[in-house]
Amino acid sequence: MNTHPASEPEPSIPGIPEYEEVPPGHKAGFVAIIGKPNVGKSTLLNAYLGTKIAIVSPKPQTTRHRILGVLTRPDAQVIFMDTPGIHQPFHKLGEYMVEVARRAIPDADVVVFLVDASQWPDEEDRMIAELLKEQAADKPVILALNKIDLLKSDREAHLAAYRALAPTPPDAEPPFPWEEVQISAIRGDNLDQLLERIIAHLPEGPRYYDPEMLTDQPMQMIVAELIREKALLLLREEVPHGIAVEITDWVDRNPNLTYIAATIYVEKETHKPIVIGENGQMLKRIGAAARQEIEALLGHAVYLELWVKVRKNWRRDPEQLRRLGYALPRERKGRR
Ligand SMILES: Nc1nc2c(ncn2[C@@H]2O[C@H](COP(=O)(O)OP(=O)(O)OP(=O)(O)O)[C@@H](O)[C@H]2O)c(=O)[nH]1
Repeated sequence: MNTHPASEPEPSIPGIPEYEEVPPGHKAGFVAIIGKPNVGKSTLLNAYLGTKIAIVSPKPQTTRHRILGVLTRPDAQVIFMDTPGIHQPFHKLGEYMVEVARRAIPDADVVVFLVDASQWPDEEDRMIAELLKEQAADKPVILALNKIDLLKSDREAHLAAYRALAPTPPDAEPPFPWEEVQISAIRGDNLDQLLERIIAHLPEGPRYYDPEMLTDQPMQMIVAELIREKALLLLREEVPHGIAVEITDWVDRNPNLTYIAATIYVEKETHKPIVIGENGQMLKRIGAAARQEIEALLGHAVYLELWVKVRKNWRRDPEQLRRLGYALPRERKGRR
């Protein structure tokens, strides 16, 4: 910590970060946002950070990686871990996504179990509730009932159905049911209340990250995800989930213009003409929509070139998954 006047800087010790001074009682910690696909995890994260770092789409299983979003306030630093929706894995990519979410729980100080309260709880919600009862038994869990803007006459019945997923006293361990907050991530309802509840559970301590840092995602990853988001939004049927995007070239031509080339991979030959569209119209629409957001993100003009290639069944092939960045760091024990 540097408390000396600016003219006489204290020498820093190599390898030891210099923390900025934080007020007494400052809180800092990690929050896992856990929920099945499409409940609004990315929408919630983006709402808290005031910017778009996680892509959102009406199609389930949009988020594939774990994304850290850092919210810094004078009194607290909240590090959100947005995870891919937990679901029954149908293929290798699904297994990867479930594993990412499962690994987020031990790292968390607080778990937010996000549900779509406008729907009835289903098998996937029950599966997650069981996972939390087992793996988050020693942690505070907040049940965040999202999409309350869509709830109408049967509101109470819906909420009660989700409350029933929580461990209930007197047999439950720990002996308290989960806290609950009703929110609308899209409208912003009760998001302040949820945040205060989260912060109340965080341990006291200094910041983990520079206050300027918003996410651990490299810019190229965010850009690739934005392109994938536009493809998800514009394409139909079975094509979108078989899509991966790789940035193949990135050149800052001058301070006001960046050239970006990206390849959209599809799983089947027959999907390629669908992504390209008649006279290249679909690819143009994907490119135009993505470019607009990338320019807003980078704050200057972008020349975006998109290519489409086939990588047969890449979601089932561990080698292809690794090449496209969907690989977990190896766990220490077990196989070499
Ligand atoms: N009406 C309403 N829609 C919402 C709300 N929150 C999110 N949505 C919508 O729900 C859909 C899914 O949102 P996402 O944020 O992508 O959901 P996710 O849980 O991150 O999804 P995965 O990445 O598939 O795990 C999008 O169409 C959002 O606009 C809400 O509070 N109310």
